[in-house]
Amino acid sequence: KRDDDLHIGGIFPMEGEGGWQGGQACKPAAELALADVNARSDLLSGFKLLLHSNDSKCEPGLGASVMYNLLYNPPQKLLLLAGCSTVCTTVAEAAKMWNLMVLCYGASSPALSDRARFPTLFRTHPSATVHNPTRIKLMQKFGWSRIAILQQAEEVFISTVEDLEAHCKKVGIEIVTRQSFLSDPSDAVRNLRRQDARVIVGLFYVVAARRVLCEVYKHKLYGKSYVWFFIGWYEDNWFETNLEREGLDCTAEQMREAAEGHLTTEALMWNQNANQTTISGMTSEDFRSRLNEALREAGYNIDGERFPEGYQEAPLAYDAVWSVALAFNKTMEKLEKNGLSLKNFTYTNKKIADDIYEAINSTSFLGVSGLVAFSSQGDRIALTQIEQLTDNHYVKLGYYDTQADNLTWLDRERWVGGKVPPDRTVVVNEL
Ligand SMILES: CC1(C)CO[C@@H](CC(=O)O)CN1
Repeated sequence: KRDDDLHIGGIFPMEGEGGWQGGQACKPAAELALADVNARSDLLSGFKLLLHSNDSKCEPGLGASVMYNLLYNPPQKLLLLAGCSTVCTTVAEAAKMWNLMVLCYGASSPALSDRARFPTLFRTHPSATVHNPTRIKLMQKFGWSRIAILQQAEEVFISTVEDLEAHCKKVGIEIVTRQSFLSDPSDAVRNLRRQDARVIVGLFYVVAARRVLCEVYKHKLYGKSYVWFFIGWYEDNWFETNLEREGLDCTAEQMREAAEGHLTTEALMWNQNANQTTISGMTSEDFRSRLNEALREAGYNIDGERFPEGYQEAPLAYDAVWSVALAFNKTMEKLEKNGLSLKNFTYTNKKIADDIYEAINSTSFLGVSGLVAFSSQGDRIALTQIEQLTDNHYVKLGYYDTQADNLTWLDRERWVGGKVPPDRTVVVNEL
């Protein structure tokens, strides 16, 4: 057994019923990164980084047992990679007891931005709250100061709405009504009409989004007098698929009509400048073709039925491994000054854990997912992208850099009525 190996645990959601099976593309991406960092002679001074992976099925209980198996079976692990908000919550809450850092590549829940509960958590996946400054920026750009919120009663959306409400209060945007539903949105949508809501932020998973859109069609809450903000990470034709299977009594044509013109916000996960060389020497497009090759070898195919879940997030897993390698490299350099190395780490060694924490906390490099850096809460700092559905296609409208408060706008927006819809009924006084 070579003793110059450094070991980390990897918890990937591969197969399961609920949640996100993003490990399908994220595990191959992490393994690509392992090969790349281990091929670098200038990293980890001769040590090899080894990843010990297991499937969590995106279930917190299974994720916890996978974590215990990784910790109680040799070799000793230095850090844990994990995906899925529910699994990261469980793993990150426990890992501090073993002085282990946890790096989450697939967790969007705002609840994870809590250093008190998760003192050793970092995530290359941005929190769902990253959309909110972008939504506010757009409302200010188009003069909307009276909005409504429609949300599914899920933890991630509840905490995202709380963050959005705080932002709105700060900038004087009035929330006329906040409607939530468990699975049937019909009452909630009817109440939106009753409150004369015109600019509506919708927060729900994609199946619920189709139900909302069909209700929106029935209540005519769309067209030139309405603006909808939807989440941007649904599949491109989400509004016209699975209609029969999900028992929707709207036709594809009706869904398209109701969807026309809506805006979406999403966090950028692939470096936008496709030919910009990143720390690995690859551009994000080079990464895409290597990932596609690795996925084909793993039995998936990109242009077909066996499309892997987590493809969108794969750069986050790739960059998570680079974050670990660079942080370990920095820590090794520091430890070597005292004649120590990461091989001296034990689950009770808080001193070395603090060194690793400091190294990850000061991460800053250009990865295939863009600039990789973390906030003081361990959250990924990310750009967001704004799109609009026009003639059944998503058109890029612009990008927003929250840190710099810089909106890059492409002036491609189009409004059904030919002008920006007002956020309230406009009374025209007869002269
Ligand atoms: C953008 C999305 C789909 C949000 O959920 C993440 C999974 C989770 O938060 O559990 C994966 N990425």
